[in-house]
This record gives sequence, structure tokens and C-alpha cells, in this order.
Amino acid sequence: MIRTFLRILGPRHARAVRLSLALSILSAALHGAVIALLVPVLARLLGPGPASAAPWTLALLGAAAVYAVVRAASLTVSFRSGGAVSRALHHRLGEHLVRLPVGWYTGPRLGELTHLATAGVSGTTALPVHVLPPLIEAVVAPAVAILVLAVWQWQLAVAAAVGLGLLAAVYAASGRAVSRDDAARDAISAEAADRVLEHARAQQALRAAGRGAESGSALDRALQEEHVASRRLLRTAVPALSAYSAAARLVLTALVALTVLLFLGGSPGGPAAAGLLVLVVRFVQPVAGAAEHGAALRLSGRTVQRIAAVLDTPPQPEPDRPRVPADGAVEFDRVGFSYAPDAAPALRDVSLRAEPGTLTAVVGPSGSGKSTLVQLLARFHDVGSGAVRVGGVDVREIGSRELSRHVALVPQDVYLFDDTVAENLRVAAPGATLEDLDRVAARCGLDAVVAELPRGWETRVGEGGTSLSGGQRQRVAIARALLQDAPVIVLDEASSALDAANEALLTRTARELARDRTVLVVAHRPATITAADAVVVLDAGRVVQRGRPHELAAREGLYAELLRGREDARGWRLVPTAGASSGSTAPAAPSLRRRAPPRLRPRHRTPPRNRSRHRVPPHPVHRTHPARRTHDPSATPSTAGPGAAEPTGAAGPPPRERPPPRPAPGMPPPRTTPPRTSRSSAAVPSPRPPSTRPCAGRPG
Ligand SMILES: Nc1ncnc2c1ncn2[C@@H]1O[C@H](COP(=O)(O)OP(=O)(O)OP(=O)(O)O)[C@@H](O)[C@H]1O
Repeated sequence: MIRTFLRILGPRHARAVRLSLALSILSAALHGAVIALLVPVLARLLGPGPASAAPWTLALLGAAAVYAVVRAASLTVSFRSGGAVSRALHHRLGEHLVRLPVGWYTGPRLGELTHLATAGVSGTTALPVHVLPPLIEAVVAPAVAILVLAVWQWQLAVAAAVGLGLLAAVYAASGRAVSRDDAARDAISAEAADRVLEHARAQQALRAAGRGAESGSALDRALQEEHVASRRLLRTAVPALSAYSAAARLVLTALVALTVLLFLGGSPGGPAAAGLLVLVVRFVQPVAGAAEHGAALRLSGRTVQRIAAVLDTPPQPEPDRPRVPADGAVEFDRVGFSYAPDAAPALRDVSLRAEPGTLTAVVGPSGSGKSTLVQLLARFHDVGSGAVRVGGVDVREIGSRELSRHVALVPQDVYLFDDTVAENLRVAAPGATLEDLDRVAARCGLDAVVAELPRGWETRVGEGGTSLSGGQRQRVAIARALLQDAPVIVLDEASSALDAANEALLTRTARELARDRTVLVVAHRPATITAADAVVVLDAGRVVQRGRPHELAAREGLYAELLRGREDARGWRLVPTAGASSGSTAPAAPSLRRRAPPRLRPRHRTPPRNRSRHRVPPHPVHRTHPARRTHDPSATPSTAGPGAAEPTGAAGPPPRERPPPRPAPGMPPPRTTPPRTSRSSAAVPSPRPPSTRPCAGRPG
């Protein structure tokens, strides 16, 4: 373990720890010598000629003085090396983490890293300060004392050596007995700590689900498991510690008894026997105390192994001679990729090309591989097979610094630093002036956000950007990408959290950017998709369609299905009705079951063969023709009365107007609502044939 510890510190800081350990050994040896010198001093002081004790007393005082100096130096160096350990581990972790592929940073790993970088590192700092020195003392001081003892009373020295060996065996056995339960409790405690944090982070979701006041079942389970593990550890640790403590007392008693027996046998004499008794008691003391540090040693040992595992993770290979891409052309050449060796491929045999000056929309159902595709372009992961090229150069040959200058990615989950809005943008271009910031802000709607902020560009955004809304954070991220001025810009679901006006602005921005850049958009909204020059449709990790948006829309296939799904979704809305069935004329309370703006992906992933049957989201909402949402003069008070919800497609582009169905000659106008039911809402039939909508006409 100590070897691993020194290895993870790196050569420079390992030297400081080695010096501290050497001083601990020297200090322990001097301590042993001081204890051993007590025997001749006491023997002579209590004997017939106390004056003969003078040289031994001087030697004892000299040894004690040197011991005091060395001990002080040892403490100073070990405290310094403790600080060095903390700096070294943070530094080495930080240095290594920036070289790992971005894809390495998954949720559980981030939790583990947080734990390692905080409690883990500070626990390891105690190793050269509070844990190793007492253990060294427990071994070295008695060993030196035994050597000196051998000069005075060899029988007692042999007995002490045997006693020390016995204690070492009991220590090892009790450590083995405890370590398994100790490790299990440690892991379960870490899990429980993660659950507490998760519970705190998930409060919004839990409260939305009406579970805020209750404790989460996963948290309860983790805490219960921690309780059980602690009790189990207690059941093994108490007997183990008691056994060691009993063994230490047994050894002490045996050595005292042997000293008395030897004294009764005539050698040593009374004064020497008194000195030997003092020696025996002082000798056993540090050994008995060693057990207390066993748990700390095991805990530090496990942390050291975990830090070593992170540091041993191979970094993302960097090219020896990085090449510079010729331009912003993007090419996927028969790319295959899996997240784990035994996982199903997330992408299979994907080939596509996007030229500078074009906007390419990547669409597909949830889980089809869109995010994976753009992440491979930014080299978050390395491909399993095939190649991803930018400007004709394999991204693995470009080098991460150059690649990040060439490819700007606006991810799904935007993270902002706890700094001002301006500084969050300057991450991409440290020298950017306020004019530069204003320019990019105007292109993506961030200017309006900044104008509203209390301190404008100088407003701090909080950790992760929490003082901004999701849409505002996304605009900051888009502005950051614009400021980066990379020839390739990737927007991953970049319009998902924007309102209609800003989404339109973003679509315009994407189009404008695509005049002289390669722009890839993981798109869900028709406005973005139809603005693209080319659409690539993914399904289950494969490219199943590609082409111009209008060409694909005219063909049967997944793209047309997804578009139809979107169109269908736009026709659904919540319609509050009066309590007509009970004869009441009072207006109904507005329904709260309003859907979020639908996006161009099915709510549930379905196998390709069955997908058409699930085109319409099976959601308990009512549909009406878009034209009637706002303009239909024939809408009855029950459908357009107070509290009528906005159409679900409100965040999308304006709905196409369709004429209401005409009444047949001589017939009454067609019903725009089904017969009233006892429910508070009613379904409004759509002009589309009901066969394509499993839920059509069903009251909510
Ligand atoms: N970090 C990961 N580890 C393991 N599997 C992953 C990881 N990220 C994605 N996957 C899997 O890879 C496949 C493709 O996921 P990806 O996120 O690329 O799909 P997507 O089309 O972007 O989905 P969505 O539209 O829902 O974001 C899915 O099966 C997903 O479960």
C-alpha cells in the first residue's frame, strides 16, 4: 500500500513523504533507545553505588535530547508532507482528469470523483501525519528495546521478541476479520452519502410527484443498509479489538512474571529488575496502541487504491504530431461505436458527410444515437470502428486543443461556471471585448436576457448557472459557441428549452452560421429541420434515411412518420367543459393537464416494425383542429370558454390554417365536440381519419 501511495504522489512529493517516514523511523528508534537506557540508569541508581549511574544518566539525557530534536523535526516534516500529499493528489488528479476522454465522466464516476477529491484526499493526508508514525513507533521502538534488552537479560529479550511476534499475528488476524466488513460498510456509507445528495438534488422532481415530504425509498434503503452494515462491523470489530487488547495484556503480564521469576532466581538483582519492569511496561504501550490506527490504515489504503485506479485510467491518446484540418468538412466513415464492450452498439456503420456552408439536421427517435454521433465528432469518445474526420483529418490525429478550436458543441445539459455571464462567454475566447460579447449575444437572443439581468454582463450566474433559466443558460452556451468561432458548430437539442420567438431566432442564426460554417443540429422541431439543407435520420444507431427535408417528407419512411407524429401532436389540446352532464351551467375549472410543447420524437421507443401503430402519443388529452383553437367561430362555449388551454403546439411555428368541415347540404353543422360526458373535458374530433389516431374521440 505504501508503495502505491508513493507512486500516486509522483516523484517530487514522494520524496517529502519518504523523508518524513525516515524521520519517523529514526525518532522511533531513539525512543526505543531512551526506553532501553532506563534499565542501566535505574539499576545503578537503585543499586549500591548510585554515583556509577552518572555516565548512563548522561547517555539517557543525551539520547532523550536527540530524540526530542528528531521528534520535532519528524512532526514538522510529516505535517508538511501531509499538506504536500493533499496538493500532490489534487494536482495529479486534476492533471490526469483533463487528459481523460469526456465520455469517461458519467454520473457515478462524478460522484466517486467528488468523494475522492474531498474526503478521500483529506483522509489520505492523515497517512504520513497521524497513521503511519504511530504504527512505525509500535514496531521500531520495541524492536530497538529488545536489542538493548538482549545485552542485559537475553532470556527476557527472547520472551519479548516472541510476545511481539504473537501480537503481530493477532493484529494481522483481527485486521483480516474486520477488513471485509469494514470495506463493505465504507462502500455502503459512500452509497448512502450519494443517496442523500441525490435526494436533495431530486427535491424538485419529488415534490412535483407529490413525494417531497416523504423520504425517498432508495435513500431509506441505503440508510437502512448502512445501519445494518455498521452493526455487522461492530459485531466483528469489537471481538477483534478485544482479542488484540487481551493479547497485549497477556504479553505484558507474561513479561512481568518472567522478570519476577528471573529476579527470584537471583539474576537480575533487585535494582536491575526494577529497570527491566519499567522497560517492559513502556515497550508494550505503543504496541497496544497500534490497534487504534488499524482502521484508519485500512480506510486510507482503500482510498489510495481508488485514487490509483483513476490515475491508472489510460488518458485519451494524443497524436505525436497533431495535424490541422484543412476546413470544416465533417465526415463519418463507416463509424461503429459501443459504450461498453458488452453493450449493444450505439452506432453501426454510420457514414455521412457535411460540407462547409451547410446546415445538417440529425433526427431520429429517442435513443437512436443522435447525441452519440455528435459526441464522437467532438471526440468525447473514440470510435470503435471507422473514422470521424474534420477537414479530411481523423479527429484522433488533430489533437484535443486544435479539435476544440475547430468544433464548438452546445450540449444538451448546459453547465455554466459560478462567475459572471461575461466570463462564462470568455471561457471560449479569453480576450473577447464587450463589443464581441454584444455581437454574439444579439445573434442568439442573449442580448434580451442580459438587458434584464440586474448587473447585465456582470451578473453572476451561480454554481452551474442555477440563477438562470434553462433557456437562458442555453443561450449563453450558444453565444459561447459563437464566440469560439469554430468552423464546425454542433447544436445538440439546442432549441429544446427556447420559446417560439427565440427558437425562430436560433433557427435563423443556425442558417446564418451555415453560410460559412458546417452546422450540425440534433433537431426535434420541424422549424429547425425544414430550415436544414440536409437531414440525416437515425434509427437504432443506423442511418436509415438522408436527403433534403422536402424530399424526405414526400417519401414514406421514418422521417415522414416523425413529422406526422409532430403534426398529430400539434392537434391535441386540453378542453375544459362545463359540468353539462349534471345539467350545470357553471363554467368548468380550467384543466391543469396541459402538455409541454411536443418535440419531434415519440414518447416511447418502439421497434421499427411497429412504430407506425404508435405514431400518436397515447396521451389523455383532447384534440381539435388547429384552426379552431383561436379562430373557429363555430367553437361552442364549452370548448372555447374561459380557461381553455393554449394549443399544445404553441411553442412551435404558427399552425397552418385549415377550413372547418362544411356541413352537408340540408344537414346541421357537424359536431365539434362529442356528446358531453360526465368528465370535465371533452374530446374534439379531428378532421383526420380516426384510424390513424388510437385515442381520437376518446374522452380524456
Ligand atoms: N453514457 C452512456 N453509457 C451507456 N450507454 C449510453 C450512454 N449514452 C447513451 N447511451 C446509449 O446509447 C444509445 C444512443 O443514445 P443517444 O443518447 O445517443 O441517443 P439520442 O438519439 O441522442 O437520444 P435522445 O434523443 O433521447 O437524447 C442509447 O441506447 C443509450 O441508452
